[in-house]
Amino acid sequence: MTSATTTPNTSTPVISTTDVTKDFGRMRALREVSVTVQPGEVVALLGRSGSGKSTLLRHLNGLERPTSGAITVLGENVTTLRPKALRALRRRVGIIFQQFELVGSLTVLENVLTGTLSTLRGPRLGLWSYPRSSRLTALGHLERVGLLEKAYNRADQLSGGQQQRVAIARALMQNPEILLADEPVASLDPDSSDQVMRLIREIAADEGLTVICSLHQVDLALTWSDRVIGLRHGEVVLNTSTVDLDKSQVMEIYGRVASSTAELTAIETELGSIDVTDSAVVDILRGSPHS
Ligand SMILES: Nc1ncnc2c1ncn2[C@@H]1O[C@H](COP(=O)(O)OP(=O)(O)OP(=O)(O)O)[C@@H](O)[C@H]1O
Repeated sequence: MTSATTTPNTSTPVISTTDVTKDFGRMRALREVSVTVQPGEVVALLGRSGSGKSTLLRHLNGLERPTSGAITVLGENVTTLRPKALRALRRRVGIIFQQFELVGSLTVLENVLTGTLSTLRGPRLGLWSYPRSSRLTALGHLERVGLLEKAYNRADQLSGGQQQRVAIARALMQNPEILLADEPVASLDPDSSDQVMRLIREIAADEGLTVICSLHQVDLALTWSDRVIGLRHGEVVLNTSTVDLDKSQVMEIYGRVASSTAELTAIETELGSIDVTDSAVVDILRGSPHS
C-alpha cells in the first residue's frame, strides 16, 4: 500500500479542479467547480440525486473530460493526458461503486484478485492463474476488511455490506493513493452503511489514503469525513471542515440556496431528516425568503 510517505503530507493538493464546467448537450452538469483535496483527507461529496457528484468523480480519473476548466490529480493534468499515461494514473486511483460490480459467480478471492488485472499481462482464468504473491496479498486485504473466512464463497452469497467490503479489498489490490467512492452505501441498510464508512475511514487513516466519497446522507458525511463539499445543480454550495459543521448548518446552507420551499423540502427529504426543533432550520422552513 502506498502511504502518505510517497505522497508527502504537505500543502500540495493531490486533487485540484479549477473552474470545471461540464455540459452534456444543453444540460450543464458541473458549473465552475473549483476544489482541492489534501493528501490523506477524507472528503464527502454531498448532494441530491442529479447534483453532479458522479460526474465530478468521473472527471477525477479521466472517465469524463470537462467542457472547460482544469483538473490536476497526483500532479498530472488529467485533461491532457494521453491514453497510456491516463491508464497509468488510473492504476493509482481506486474506485468503488454503489452496485459493487462484483462477478457473483466467482469466489470472493477471485473477485479481489481482479483488482490486479491492470498490472498483469494477459488474461487470467481461475484462482491458480494468478501469481502466488497476488493471492497472498488478496487474502491479506480480505483479512483487512474482515472477510477472510468468506474467501472461497461465491460473491453473490454475501450480504450487500460484505460485497462492498470485497469491492474495497479489490480496490486495495491496486495500491491506490486515492480512493473514489461513488455512493458506496446507497444500497445498504444503516448498520452496513456505518460499517462500510468506518472501514473506509480506518483504511484511509492507516494507509494515508485520500478518499472522495459521494453520499446522500448528511449524518454519514458529518460522521465519517474530514470535510464536506456540497453540490447543488452542479455548483459547489458548501466546502467546509466537518468539525465546523452540524446537520442544521448543512441544511441551512442548502436552505439558503434552495430556489423554492418545494426544493428545500425535497432537499431535506433526500439529504436526511432534520431536527425541526433547531431554530435556524425552523426559520428557514417557516419564512424562506426564496419561497
Ligand atoms: N453521460 C451523460 N449524458 C447526459 N447527461 C448526463 C450524463 N451523465 C450525467 N448526466 C446528467 O448530469 C446531471 C448530474 O448527474 P450525476 O450522475 O453526476 O448526479 P449525481 O449527483 O451523481 O446523482 P445520483 O446521486 O443520482 O447518482 C444529471 O442531470 C444527469 O442526468
